[in-house]
Amino acid sequence: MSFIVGDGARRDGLGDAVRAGDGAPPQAPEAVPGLRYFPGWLTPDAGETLLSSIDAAEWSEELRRRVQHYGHRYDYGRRSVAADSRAGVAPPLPAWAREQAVRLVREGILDQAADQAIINEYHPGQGISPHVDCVPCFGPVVAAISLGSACVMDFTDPGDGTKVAVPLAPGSLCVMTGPARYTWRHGIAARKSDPGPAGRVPRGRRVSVTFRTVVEAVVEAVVEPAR
Ligand SMILES: O=C(O)CCC(=O)C(=O)O
Ligand SMILES: [Fe+2]
Repeated sequence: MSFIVGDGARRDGLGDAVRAGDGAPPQAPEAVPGLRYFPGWLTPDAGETLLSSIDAAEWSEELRRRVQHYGHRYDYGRRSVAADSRAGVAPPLPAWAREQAVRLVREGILDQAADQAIINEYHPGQGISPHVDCVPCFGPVVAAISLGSACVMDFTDPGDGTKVAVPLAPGSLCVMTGPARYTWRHGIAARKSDPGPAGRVPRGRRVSVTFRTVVEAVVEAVVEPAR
């Protein structure tokens, strides 16, 4: 697997990037081993409240899509997690995110509370390159809440090339474990509509909130000012 440095379109995932998905018809999440899907994890009202809290915070424009990092900053170029969680590097998880982290443990989805969260914003036409979330950086479970618009996430088994297109509804929780976490790639094609059971489904603005546990964080070198 290669990581293409200098190609901005591909320097956006949390691991190794490959080609974008091709719009296969939607399938059930069970077709991807280790993928768990919980529709209605949040009520529409709870989703709206969460989105307002997210939009009240500062977005980073470092990628083509806007992101927010909490707990630890993920460095997309180096593919590493910064050990330092001082303000300015990454703010601590906000109260709403801590509440979700506690609920994920209470409901048996994560064994320990997530200490890192990345929020992604996608406008129609934006996506995320197919990737495996950084293996040394993060623990065995990655959980993502979808807010705003629905979208289709494409999963690919690099072993035999199987592709599965999984629709993610607003308010749902998508949990990657086992092969879905460690072997299969996931990505969102940069397009304005997705294939649905009855034709194309136009996308609106979607925001995802992704929770992880940090396994290996890198202490970044402190550069002394020149005397
Ligand atoms: O937007 C999503 O649901 C997933 C984003 C993602 O794959 C990631 O942040 O690693
Ligand atoms: Fe990911």
